[in-house]
Amino acid sequence: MEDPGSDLSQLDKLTEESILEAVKNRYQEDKIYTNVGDILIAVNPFKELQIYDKKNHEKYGWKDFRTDLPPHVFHVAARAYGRMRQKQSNQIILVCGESGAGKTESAKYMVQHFMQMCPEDSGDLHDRIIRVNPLLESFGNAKTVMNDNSSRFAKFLELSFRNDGQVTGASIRDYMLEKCRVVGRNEDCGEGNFHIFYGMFAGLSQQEKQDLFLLKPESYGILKGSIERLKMTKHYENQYKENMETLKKIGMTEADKKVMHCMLAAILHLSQIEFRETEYTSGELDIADKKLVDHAATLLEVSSEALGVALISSTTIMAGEEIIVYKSLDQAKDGRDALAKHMYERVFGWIVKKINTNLHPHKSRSQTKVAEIGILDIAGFENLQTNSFEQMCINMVNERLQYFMNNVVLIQERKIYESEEIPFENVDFKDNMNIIQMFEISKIGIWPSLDEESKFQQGTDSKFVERLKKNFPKGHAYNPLLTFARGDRIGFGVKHFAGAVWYNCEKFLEKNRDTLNKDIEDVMKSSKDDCIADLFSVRKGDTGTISNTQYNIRASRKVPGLGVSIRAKTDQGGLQGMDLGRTLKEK
Ligand SMILES: Nc1ncnc2c1ncn2[C@@H]1O[C@H](COP(=O)(O)OP(=O)(O)OP(=O)(O)O)[C@@H](O)[C@H]1O
Repeated sequence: MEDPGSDLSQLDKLTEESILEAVKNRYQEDKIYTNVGDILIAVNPFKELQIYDKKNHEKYGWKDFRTDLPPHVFHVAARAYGRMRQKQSNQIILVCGESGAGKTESAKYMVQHFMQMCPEDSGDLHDRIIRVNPLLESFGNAKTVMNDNSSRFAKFLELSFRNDGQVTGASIRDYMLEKCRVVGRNEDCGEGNFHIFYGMFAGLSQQEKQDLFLLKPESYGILKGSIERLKMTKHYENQYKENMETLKKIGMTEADKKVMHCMLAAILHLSQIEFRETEYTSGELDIADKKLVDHAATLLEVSSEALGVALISSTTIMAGEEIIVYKSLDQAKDGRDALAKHMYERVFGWIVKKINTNLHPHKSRSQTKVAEIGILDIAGFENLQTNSFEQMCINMVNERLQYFMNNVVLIQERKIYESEEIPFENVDFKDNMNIIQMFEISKIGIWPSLDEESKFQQGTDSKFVERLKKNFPKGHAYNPLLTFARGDRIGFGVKHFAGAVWYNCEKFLEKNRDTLNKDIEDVMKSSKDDCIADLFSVRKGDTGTISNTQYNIRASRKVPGLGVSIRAKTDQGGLQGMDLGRTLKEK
């Protein structure tokens, strides 16, 4: 044994204190990895360790898999790869942990190790698979309080292998892109917008910026509060260059890239639009700076007039007649922000779709697919200063994952012991099924209640909370898992497995509905640019993004659905809550 004490399941006394003590002692010796049976605990070193070099790739091979080696993230990858090859069965690796724990880095190291274990690549597939990660990070990551490069989306990467162990392709399913970040984030704490916006300013030439009507980055409200990001020009310039190369490698044409830039620039212009009430006619709105609408419309190839009208008014049918209703100031701002968010989401989904089309495993008779290895990199449990709809979605997914872990690690293990009549000590654990049920239980659960309230035009966030109070009154089995405020606060608390979280329900209904005003959507669909019109015509798939759709105008394949208990709104108006536990067990 090269590293005694590296498996916590061998500890004499297994308590929270003894586990923490052991992990801490190892960490102080730069041993960031520790095993607990099949599970690897990784502690972020926040410094470069020389443990991911060629020597380590060779040491942690799959053929001569040695159980006595020190724990390592390569070891996890080697075990999955070896099992996949020997048993020809699908494997899955779950990467969980709080923000900044090192999930994405760990996932990247594992992908690198898979590529090292594969037979040599005659083309450039290995390179493309490794390259898409930084590309996705530019579009889906941002600086947060916890992490300068925080993933603001969850991803499930599936690698397909043929029988000689060569990788034949990959596909990515993205979930829960935090698109509200485009228009708002915690500016006081220096949080940033998605990296690509800074990349654009650093990487585009003066002429290109001029063609996109772009001014200095500081002029844009959505980049406010992240001045230090704007100063990182060299970093972002390099990142941008690399992104453009990768986009080319995954099949984005120059024309595609131009459309992408136009959409990103249009988001910047749109977000600057302010509304004011007209001086003479009460209730009517006007746009303060029409030039911004013109810029956005030119870039999106839509009518500036139609876009302006759709931003300040909406069409409704009354007694069979079409009438135009002016929006209130708040409605107009919400509509503007919704358009910016939807545009960003569609750009992101388009890129993921391009990646999937490009990395799609090509089958031929000599290249039969054997099995897949999946890596799920998903945000860990969150309890922030203010917790909103996004935190509730993330925490619910983590409840599911916890349930899955309980089930696999404890319940199934116990069954094996019982069937083999081996004596064992019963381990006490918190079964969190009741929390999951409280969210999902038909009609009265938190999700069904939110969906129900969202159906009504007159529905409000506070009515949703009232509905919950009514559904789970004192005496109800799930009532002890909830807390409600006495005062004016619109929210409720949930006692999650990992701790109590207070959810501020402001904008819950809006986020759950996730709709774009039809008039605005129609303007986007009318774009003279086929690609933009397509992006707004494509329906979202089962993960709630266009990256996973069967309605496929430009890209060419449907990615089969992974069931995840994630709120994924489809354009058909249905919300899908799927069962992660069930799907993972099938793997
Ligand atoms: N093994 C490692 N070696 C060196 N540095 C690391 C390692 N893992 C993580 N880091 C550092 O920590 C930072 C945060 O890691 P990472 O982005 O992987 O966290 P995360 O858990 O994915 O966070 P989030 O949930 O916010 O996306 C990285 O940018 C890197 O600087």
